Amino acid sequence: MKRGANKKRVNYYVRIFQHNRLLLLINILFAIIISAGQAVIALLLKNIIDITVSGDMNRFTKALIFNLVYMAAFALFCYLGSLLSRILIRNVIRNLRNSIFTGILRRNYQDFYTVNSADYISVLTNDIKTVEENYIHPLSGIIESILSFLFTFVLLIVISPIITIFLFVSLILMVLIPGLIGQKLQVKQEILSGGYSTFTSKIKDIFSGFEVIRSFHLFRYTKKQFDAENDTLATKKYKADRLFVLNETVSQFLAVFSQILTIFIAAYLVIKGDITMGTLIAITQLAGSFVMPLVNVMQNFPKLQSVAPILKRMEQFDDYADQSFQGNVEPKFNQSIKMKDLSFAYKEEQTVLEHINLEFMRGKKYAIVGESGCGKTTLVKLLMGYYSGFEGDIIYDDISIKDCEVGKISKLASIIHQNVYMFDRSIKDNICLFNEYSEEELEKALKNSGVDKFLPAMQQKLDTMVGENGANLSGGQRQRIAIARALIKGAPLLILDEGTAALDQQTSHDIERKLLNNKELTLITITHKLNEELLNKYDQIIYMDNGKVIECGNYSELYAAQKGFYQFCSA
Ligand SMILES: Nc1ncnc2c1ncn2[C@@H]1O[C@H](COP(=O)(O)OP(=O)(O)OP(=O)(O)O)[C@@H](O)[C@H]1O
Repeated sequence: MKRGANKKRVNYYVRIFQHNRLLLLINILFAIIISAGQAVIALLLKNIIDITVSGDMNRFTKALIFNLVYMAAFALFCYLGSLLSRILIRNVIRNLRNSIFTGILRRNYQDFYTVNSADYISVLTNDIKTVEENYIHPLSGIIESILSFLFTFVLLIVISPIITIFLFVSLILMVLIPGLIGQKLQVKQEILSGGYSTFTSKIKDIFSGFEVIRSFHLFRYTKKQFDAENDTLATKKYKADRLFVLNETVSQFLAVFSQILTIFIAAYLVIKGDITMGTLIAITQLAGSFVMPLVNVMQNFPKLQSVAPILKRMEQFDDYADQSFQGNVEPKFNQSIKMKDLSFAYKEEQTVLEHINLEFMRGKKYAIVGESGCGKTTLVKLLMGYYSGFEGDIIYDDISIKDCEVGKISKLASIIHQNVYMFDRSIKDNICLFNEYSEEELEKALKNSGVDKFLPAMQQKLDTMVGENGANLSGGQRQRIAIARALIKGAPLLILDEGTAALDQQTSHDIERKLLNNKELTLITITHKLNEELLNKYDQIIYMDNGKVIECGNYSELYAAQKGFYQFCSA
């Protein structure tokens, strides 16, 4: 859970390569061989021209054969080098996606919902793509270019120190300009990354509301909304691209300009008789591979700078450390769970629960009732350890939740909400959740949840696929699967938060009755269905109003008292 907290802080630019260090080294080795091979081509050209000028056919034939063999070997190394760099990119991107995804999954409930899920999707898709295009590709280009520059520099110094000095001066100009542009690009890239997130979030919203859009004929409104978002995103992208273009054009112009000037200087030296024609050709070739690598570096360096905010965002997801509960004692529920003077607010000054004192005894049945928004769901979420910022205490047997390893509460309790999440798998997979259970356990869960009632009508029975988020099932069928899922898990505490609201009266009644008769099970039901027969079976009804527990007792006690609960039922 606390993985990121103790990890040695290595810059994220470097850290994304940490599982592929050997492959990175091999890639660099190949880049060295290829760059040296490239520089040697200038010498080969010099040789060919000088032989041509001398008219020696014998040397010409030997040079031809040597050059053909050299080129074939060079092509092979280039191919292997490119292939290895693709393998490196594949591995790095896969690992990066993996560790960000794992970081997101590690989030606690509260932290997970502070970020829009579209942001998670965006970081795993758009941002990863940007990192590949604007960091990993350019980085490999930069490494190749620097090597190529170094080899060329050595050769040029040997051939003509004067020309080398001239080329150096023109290069200084090329270094200055992109450095200025890089800063601006960083800002634009951050805006663009935010733009991708917003765009993904809007699209997600639109598709989630597909049913409403269709039934209320909101096509024009939706299209208008989409067009506006599409336009904004395209404009943000264009603004970043505009700077890239400026950077590339300036660098390229300077490169070509200095190359031409070099040729003129070399030609002057040939006319003077200081160098041969072959040397001129070699200088021309080397000037290209002296300037172009630096142009490449200058073009790519701002890209590297521009991904800084994206990498920072990724690092935050990757390095996530749960700061809420720090305890490590395994929670137990053999006797009771107590809430002691519990108060909670989602936002400061907006108290949702106030001074709650309750005790849930193992094996007993509790119904929580009260008006919508009075804090019922919040109360059970606190019980489950979803939020840590409360006052007072929640005590599992004798251990405060603050000392517990909160992730393990899920072994003790299952919660079923009105909206049930379904994996796009079979009914059986959705019940067993990829665990092995005996036939007997499965049968029992199917029966007690009421899944057995609708299963015969399903074509593939338990193997029927439920569709995306259970789209092939009714709301009631989904809830019954959720109940079966919770029952088969065998946790001692089951919380139904309107967990049977989508079921018809009779089915919901049957299931609740079965759960109430299960002596082993501790049941907490949040309900708006005030059925006298069922409420009578609960050991305790907790009536809440405006964040407070107003009354507690069994049905006859509360009814006889004719206070809040009585009035609530009568209303
Ligand atoms: N994640 C949240 N962030 C901020 N406020 C919230 C959040 N969840 C709930 N609230 C607020 O807390 C209050 C209690 O909500 P809660 O869901 O606990 O009520 P409830 O009694 O379960 O309501 P219902 O019967 O309608 O489900 C409400 O005012 C609600 O707006």
